[in-house]
This record gives sequence, C-alpha cells and structure tokens, in this order.
Amino acid sequence: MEKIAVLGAGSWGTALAMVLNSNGHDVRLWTHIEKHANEINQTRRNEVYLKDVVIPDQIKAYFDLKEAIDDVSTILLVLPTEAIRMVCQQLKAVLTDKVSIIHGTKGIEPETFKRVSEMIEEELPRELYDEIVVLSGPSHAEEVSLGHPTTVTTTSKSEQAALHAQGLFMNDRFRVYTSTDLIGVELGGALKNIIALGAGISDGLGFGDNAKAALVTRGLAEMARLGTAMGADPLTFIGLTGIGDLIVTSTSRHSRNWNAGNLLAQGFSLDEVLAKMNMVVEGVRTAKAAYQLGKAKGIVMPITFGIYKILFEDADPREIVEQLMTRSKRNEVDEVHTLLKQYYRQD
Ligand SMILES: NC(=O)C1=CN([C@@H]2O[C@H](COP(=O)(O)OP(=O)(O)OC[C@H]3O[C@@H](n4cnc5c(N)ncnc54)[C@H](OP(=O)(O)O)[C@@H]3O)[C@@H](O)[C@H]2O)C=CC1
Ligand SMILES: O=C(CO)COP(=O)(O)O
Repeated sequence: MEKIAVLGAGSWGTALAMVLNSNGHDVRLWTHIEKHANEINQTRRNEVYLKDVVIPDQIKAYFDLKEAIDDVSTILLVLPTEAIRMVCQQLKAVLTDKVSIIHGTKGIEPETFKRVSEMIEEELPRELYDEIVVLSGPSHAEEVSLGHPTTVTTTSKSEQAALHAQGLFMNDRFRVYTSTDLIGVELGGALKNIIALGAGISDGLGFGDNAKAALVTRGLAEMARLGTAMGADPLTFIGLTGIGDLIVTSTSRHSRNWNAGNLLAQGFSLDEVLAKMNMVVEGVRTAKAAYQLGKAKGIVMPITFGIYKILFEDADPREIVEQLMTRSKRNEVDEVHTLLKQYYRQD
C-alpha cells in the first residue's frame, strides 16, 4: 500500500482519491483553499464539486502542500489544465524526494500546444520524478464516486510506470487498461471535450439524435486527423480514451462540456456560461489550442473550427450548422479511415 497525495480537490480529484482509498492506500487530498480543506475534514462532504457522496474518514484534506506531500511515493495531479504549471512550480519548491507522477487532466495549452505531461516535464526538474503517467478514459466523477462500473487507461513513456499506476487504481468497480500511446491517449481526452461542447450546442438547438451521431462520428475523424499529425496512433481514437470518452462526454448529463454547450445554444454568452458552470469546462481552452494548431498544420477540422467561432467570435450556432451541412461534396473515407480499414482487415 502506498502513500499518495492527490492535488486538486474538485470532482475528479475527490472521486479518484476515493478509488485509491478503497484500494487501501493512504490518501491525502490537497486543495489551495484553506476553507475548502476544513469543510471536507469537518463535514466529510465536497459540497461544491461532488455533493452526493460521503468522503471516507481515512481521506484527510490538506491546505499545506508541503504537509500533503510529506513522505508520499506518488503524486496525482487532477487540476484544470490552466493550473498545471502554477501547481508544478509550487510543488517544485517543496518536493525533496523522488516520486511517481500521475495526472488525470484533459487539455491542451493554447499558444504552446503542449499536452499536460509535456507541461509537467517543463516545470518539474527531472530528478524529482520517476516517470509521468496519464490516466484517461470515459469516467465521470459523479458515477465513479458511487462505485458504478468504469473503465480507464493508463499510459506513460515507461510501460512499467503505466503498469504501476494500473495496479494502484484497479478494482472490481474501476477497471484499468494500459496503453503505450501516450500522445494518442492525452490528445483523445483533450480533443473530445470540444466535440462534446458541440453535442451540447446541437442538443440545445433541439436538433436531435441524427445530428449528434453525425457530430460524434465526424468529430472523431477530426480528432484522429489532428492526433495522427501530432504523432498519435490512429487506433487509439477507437479505444476508451477516444470514442469511449467522446461518447460519454457527448451524451451524459454529468458532462461539464455538454452542459456548457447546451447553455450556449440557449443564448447565454461564454462568460455567462462559465460563471454558471462553477466547474472547469476544459473544451473551451482546448478549442482555442486545436484551432491554432489546425491552422498552423493545415488540418481540415470544420467542426472544431465552427465551435471555435461560436466560442470566440460570437458566431451564430445555426449559421455554423448550415455551413457544415453545405460544405462541398466529399467521400467519407479519408486517410485516417484508410488506416483503420487496414487494421480491421487484419482480423
Ligand atoms: N469531473 C470529471 O468527471 C472528470 C474530470 N477530468 C479532468 O480532470 C481535471 C479536473 O477537473 P474537475 O475535477 O472536474 O474540475 P473541478 O472544476 O471540479 O475542480 C477543479 C479543482 O481544481 C482547483 N484549482 C483550480 N485552480 C487551481 C490552482 N491554481 N491551484 C490549485 N487548485 C486549483 C479548484 O479549486 P477552486 O475551488 O479554487 O476553483 C478545484 O478544487 C480536468 O482536466 C477535467 O477535464 C477527467 C475525467 C473526469
Ligand atoms: O472527461 C470526462 C469524462 O470522461 C469529464 O468530462 P466533462 O469535463 O465534460 O464533465
């Protein structure tokens, strides 16, 4: 059994702390708000982020980062992408012994186009950690914390490290696979949030199931197209961290991205939507990064570009849908599909 510090006491950090606790690990949950740590310790509830569950007594919340990481062997970062660099800098100031790092964050940084593991690598000196592992897949905190069956994937540059993380989390309610495609797993988890925003917009406009199936399917093609150009294995996009996560995020009432899209379609401005959500909506920043990246690399991503225009250029969602529906005639099969077809023919 290990001592593990979970940095980020939002919904996902709390749910993952509960999984680790149920596996017998000694888990500390760190939040940057002192009042939040006190509330969790006194009430055993995380009222703002995960109100429907009781947090087991064994999980202690910390405000002092140095105390939270004292003597731990693994640190799990579960923060918004925007907070990753800042918290790594705080960590660097107090971390003395080498640890394993795992992260459960899903995003890409605008301007730099860095994945989260790359941001951590840039901020933390190499001698302070063994390897970085990514944990991703279709997994809403609200269901994981209730013990509903869930599957995720761990990946790392080191297969050993991915296997170690698999062992830490896996139980009969939380099944963990491993993958060797670090780039594909991270990009799948980040890019699906953009398409989920689109699914929320589509549902908010009342377009129904056909439109959503089209968005998810053609959105997946865009994810795989950009991902492949960034060095991912296209097959990863038909796995848990690609289509799996895209399905759950585009269809679940728990999804922050879907709900944000739904509110946008009702006419709220982006600022109003983000204020109403009170939780991180990662697809917004990642849409900016994917738009910039798609432009820079000349990748065809009409859905992603349309969602970017709704978010940042005040475009009317109905006009974007019309533009998507009236694009020039095409064949459905492009280079990514061709690769997938070759794969299926091997069976
Ligand atoms: N929720 C889910 O079901 C899942 C989420 N994820 C991913 O996990 C990541 C975290 O999401 P989630 O838990 O939902 O987010 P939440 O919005 O629920 O919580 C975010 C937490 O991070 C804290 N935080 C924000 N900025 C900082 C900072 N600078 N320093 C320290 N803490 C900070 C927030 O504190 P404060 O109260 O001050 O805002 C809050 O406690 C995201 O990348 C998300 O995509 C992945 C899978 C499932
Ligand atoms: O990544 C997630 C589920 O796998 C969470 O998505 P949301 O942030 O949209 O809730």
